[in-house]
Amino acid sequence: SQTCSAVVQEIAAPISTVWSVVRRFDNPQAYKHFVKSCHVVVGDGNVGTLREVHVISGLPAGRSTERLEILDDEHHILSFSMIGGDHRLANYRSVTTLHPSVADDVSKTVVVESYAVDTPPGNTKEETTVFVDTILRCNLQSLAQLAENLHKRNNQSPP
Ligand SMILES: O=C(Cc1cc(C2CC2)c(-n2cc(CNC(=O)c3cnc4ccccc4n3)nn2)c(C2CC2)c1)NC1(C(=O)O)CCCCC1
Repeated sequence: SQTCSAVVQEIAAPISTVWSVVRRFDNPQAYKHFVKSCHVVVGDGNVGTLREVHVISGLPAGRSTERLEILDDEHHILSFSMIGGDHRLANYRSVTTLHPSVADDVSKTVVVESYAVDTPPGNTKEETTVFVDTILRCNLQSLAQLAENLHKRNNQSPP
């Protein structure tokens, strides 16, 4: 059976700034700090591109091969699926969407990352949700920091 859930994060930066980071399928380590390295093994960054991700976790495992399924620059949608690797997240697939939000005339972005994954044998749906949601929350909090810093830099008056 599958476990599915979604994590939401508000970012105080324009959608274009956040999207410029999220859309880089070849560079997840820009904000995913559990990722030690990422190499594109097939493709040019568009749909069908395959990447090989190695994670820093102490576990001997922690490698995955991932396929870019959707990259929509107009609607700010990115989706990828796991097609291999040594981990226990069989058939993991996620969809990340960005939504513009304006508060007091300040442009903000709401990121929604949803996923579905096979519940690993020996774990409950609840444990699996806690495991994946926790990593996604870390990733999206670090994405917020990076995007907000980039936005500040973009808006500095030249010295
Ligand atoms: O951010 C990352 C990087 C990333 C990628 C990987 C694996 C290579 C795929 C890992 N990992 C996973 C494992 C081995 N444990 C499992 O498999 C696993 C699966 N069910 C579980 C269910 C309950 C309890 C423990 C579980 N334990 N060893 N390392 C990590 C963990 C935090 C160190 C982070 N990955 C995601 C992304 O958005 O890119 C977000 C999270 C989901 C996958 C996609």
